[in-house]
Amino acid sequence: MIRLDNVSKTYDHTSQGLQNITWSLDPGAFVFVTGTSGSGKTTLLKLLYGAERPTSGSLWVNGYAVASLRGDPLARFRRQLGVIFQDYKLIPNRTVAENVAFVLWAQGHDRKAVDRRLVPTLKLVGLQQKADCFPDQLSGGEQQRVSIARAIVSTPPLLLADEPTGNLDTENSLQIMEILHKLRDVGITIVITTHDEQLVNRFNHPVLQVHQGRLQTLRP
Ligand SMILES: Nc1ncnc2c1ncn2[C@@H]1O[C@H](COP(=O)(O)OP(=O)(O)OP(=O)(O)O)[C@@H](O)[C@H]1O
Repeated sequence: MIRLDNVSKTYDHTSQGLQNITWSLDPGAFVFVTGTSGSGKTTLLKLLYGAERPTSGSLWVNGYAVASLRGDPLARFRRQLGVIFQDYKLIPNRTVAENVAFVLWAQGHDRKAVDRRLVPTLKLVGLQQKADCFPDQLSGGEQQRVSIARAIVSTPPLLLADEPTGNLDTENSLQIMEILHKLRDVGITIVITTHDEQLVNRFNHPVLQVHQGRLQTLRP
């Protein structure tokens, strides 16, 4: 699902960035990526979904040589991935249902096809009762669940989640983890960045750590 060959990324000569990362991840895996603030976790995810290009090295995601994609092919590649952002990035003046359905409309699905996917997705994240609410009428945990629904409504093979529990209390974090496990159970490959040690220790998933520009295995 993911392969990095000697990938480095530096933004400028003052920051350390990522250095010579070689890594591969099989389909169906569920991994945590940890590291202190500023270590490069978000940068790693950005490289994976093509929002940043490596300074050197090559990477493939779901069979695509991501670094060489531009324009329409890059947009098509991104539509095949699920990405959960740290700050949710919901559209404020659209309802929950519209925020989630937006992806499907953009892909050209008709109303029937949208409804067929939307309803079970909202159910999966426990938001069927909140479909007509606006983001500012929701709690933080609910907003994060909308962002998960949006990321998975088109059943991507790979889900990249940047600190998906970062702003949530323990109960909400565990709810999010439960949803992510359900997605893993239907075969979606999942990469989660987090600096929440308690969360990492609660589950027995492989753990990678970004440290001094390198990617190390903390738990295989
Ligand atoms: N667009 C950018 N331009 C210049 N430097 C950047 C840019 N984005 C990130 N950096 C720098 O790259 C380093 C890694 O940042 P990154 O956001 O990947 O860290 P992180 O591990 O995700 O941190 P956090 O846990 O705080 O979100 C930091 O030193 C940051 O200042």
